[in-house]
Amino acid sequence: MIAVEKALELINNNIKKTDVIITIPISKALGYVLAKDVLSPINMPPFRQSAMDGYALGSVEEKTFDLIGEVKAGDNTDPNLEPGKAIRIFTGAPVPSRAKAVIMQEKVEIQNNQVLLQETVLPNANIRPLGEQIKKDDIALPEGTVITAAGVGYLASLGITHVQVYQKPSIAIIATGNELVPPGQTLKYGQIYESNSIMLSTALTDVGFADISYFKVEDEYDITLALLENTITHYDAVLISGGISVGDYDFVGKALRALDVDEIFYKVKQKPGKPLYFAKKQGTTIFALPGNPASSLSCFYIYVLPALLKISGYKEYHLKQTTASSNLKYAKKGQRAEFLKAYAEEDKVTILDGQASSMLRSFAQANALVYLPEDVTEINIGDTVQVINLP
Ligand SMILES: Nc1nc2c(c(=O)[nH]1)N[C@H]1C(S)=C(S)[C@@H](COP(=O)(O)OP(=O)(O)OC[C@H]3O[C@@H](n4cnc5c(N)ncnc54)[C@H](O)[C@@H]3O)O[C@H]1N2
Ligand code: MOO
Repeated sequence: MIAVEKALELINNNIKKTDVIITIPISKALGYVLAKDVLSPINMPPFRQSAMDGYALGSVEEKTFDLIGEVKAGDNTDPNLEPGKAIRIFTGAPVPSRAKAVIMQEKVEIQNNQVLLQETVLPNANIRPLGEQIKKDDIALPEGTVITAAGVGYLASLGITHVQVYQKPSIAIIATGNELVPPGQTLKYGQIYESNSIMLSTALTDVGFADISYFKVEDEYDITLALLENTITHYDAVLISGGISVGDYDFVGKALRALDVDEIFYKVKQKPGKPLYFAKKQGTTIFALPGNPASSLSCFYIYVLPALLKISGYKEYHLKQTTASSNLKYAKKGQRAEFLKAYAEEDKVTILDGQASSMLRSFAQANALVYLPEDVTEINIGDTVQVINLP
């Protein structure tokens, strides 16, 4: 059994960014990481732009201007604006090349087709210069940028339709267990609803993984072996839930060993999630997560998600951590490090009731996990604890 820190280190050492680069439309790019610098194909703004509704002025020395015309957004004209002349202009319209400034309409009076200024105006006031935001051929976004909604909008504003990104892994989720039935059916004695696959896939889609396939397998060695062989061959990542402990019907470990995967670790000194298993086979990353639902999800957030984000090109792939002061006392029962479902508010954190690894009730109301390393045996009210924020 290895320590949490060692497990994290082994995953980090054995997971690298994909070298597969794909081109995708920006409408599908949310959550992907840019694999190349994106250069701006245009100056933005592409022309001198008015930042206000008002008047473009041919000079800034006078206070009275003859009004000689109008330019609105989208107009393709460049009126000759001499000193002492003004034109009506609107936000987003191209500013005549000879204009020295734009003044807001609230700051002028119009009398007899003349624009009368109440105050002087500074040169270039209210004019967005050509290329103010970005110049043509400059780096608009560097390699390694995670694409957000703002990023998609920014790329669209530069006229970019497609980007080169790191491919995200295709993921197989396998739920093991004879007792599992899909929600919606009536439970027979001994059965429970299968909740891990929808939970894990929801956590994956939440952060932009889309290529996810689901499999359900009974506790039988031969079919477990066949399904694992098939999924390890066809997917970049295989996440198995359950069947990884030591019971007579836990066949996942045995099947993985028979498939000659490269086992990197099995069992971490932590609660929940002790029987976590991590292996690789050729390019495929394999995690066997303990079947207990809270163990599965804890292991997912602490180990699996960072690994999948790293493969996808993320430079920061662990959940954000902070510290907070505990509102409650808590005493550990065993020696293992613990990840406790908790609710963090500002600089305080409350460890929730119901920490058993079979329970999701507290997890469903948690926004954080409190991490108690192996050497911490208890915490008292007011003690500073490590807090891992959940997405
Ligand atoms: N003799 C020992 N027994 C156990 C040990 C041990 O060290 N020695 N470890 C315990 C710990 S800790 C954990 S965690 C579990 C992990 O067991 P498995 O990964 O083999 O998981 P299963 O036995 O298949 O299931 C455990 C539990 O979770 C329920 N489950 C499983 N899959 C799902 C699913 N998809 N949706 C909802 N619930 C699921 C299953 O019904 C069981 O109740 O082993 C302990 N035992
Ligand atoms: O390792 Mo288990 O998740 O404690 O029940």
